[in-house]
Amino acid sequence: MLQVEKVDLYYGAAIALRQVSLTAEAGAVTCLLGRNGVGKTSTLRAIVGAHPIASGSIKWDGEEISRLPMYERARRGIAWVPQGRDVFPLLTVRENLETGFAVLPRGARKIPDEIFDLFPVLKTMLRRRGGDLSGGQQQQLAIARALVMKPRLIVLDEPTEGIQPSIIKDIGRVIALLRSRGDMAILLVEQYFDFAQELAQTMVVMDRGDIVLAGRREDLDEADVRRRLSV
Ligand SMILES: Nc1ncnc2c1ncn2[C@@H]1O[C@H](COP(=O)(O)OP(=O)(O)OP(=O)(O)O)[C@@H](O)[C@H]1O
Repeated sequence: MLQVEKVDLYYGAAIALRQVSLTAEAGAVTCLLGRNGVGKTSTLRAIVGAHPIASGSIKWDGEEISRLPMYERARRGIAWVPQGRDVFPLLTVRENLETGFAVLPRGARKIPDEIFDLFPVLKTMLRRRGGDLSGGQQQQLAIARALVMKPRLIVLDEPTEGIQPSIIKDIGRVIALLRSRGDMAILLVEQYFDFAQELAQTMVVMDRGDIVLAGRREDLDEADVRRRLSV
């Protein structure tokens, strides 16, 4: 279980997160929602170790991880699928997947067959360069690369952004399948409410660096959540 408590984060003198608290449990999708620029990506950066926090606590399975470097968090099973995907354009699809091996013991460095069950399109493209894939295929590759690490927490930053509806459906199916296995915590940042609503057990809504609403999906007033997302 992930427990974020009262986290403050700054960029220089500018505060981006104030007293942000949230939890994410195995077997559930926790969805972080909010308009542009409210601090969703900053929250994920704090969790994965891409940006230091000024105060507060981040615990993973009871261990304080907020001072650990990013690779140590990755070794503890925390995988990040960043916004914009960050696929390596000149590496092949296979090589992109193999970058996920870095945190695994030598004997475990194999791409699980399951990856290609989840994303069949990647199997036919193993020799293609990452940069030659469509946006939707790159997003699938970015998720697959994170899964190669065998994570227990996967953090996804707007996986539907700029992606065609058929691939959004495929990605939704994969997230639902990962959730149903019960052993992985999934933290999803979304702007697209309907996608979030279909998948999430818990919703957390941010505004200007603060958490303004949080709860189980069925306990939240949908109109209230939507209002806080509309521009
Ligand atoms: N590297 C940075 N340096 C300075 N300010 C930043 C930096 N990254 C983000 N910010 C600022 O911090 C605030 C929160 O940004 P953040 O990217 O976390 O928001 P977001 O909710 O993820 O938005 P989006 O949906 O656009 O990604 C914004 O005001 C943004 O301008």
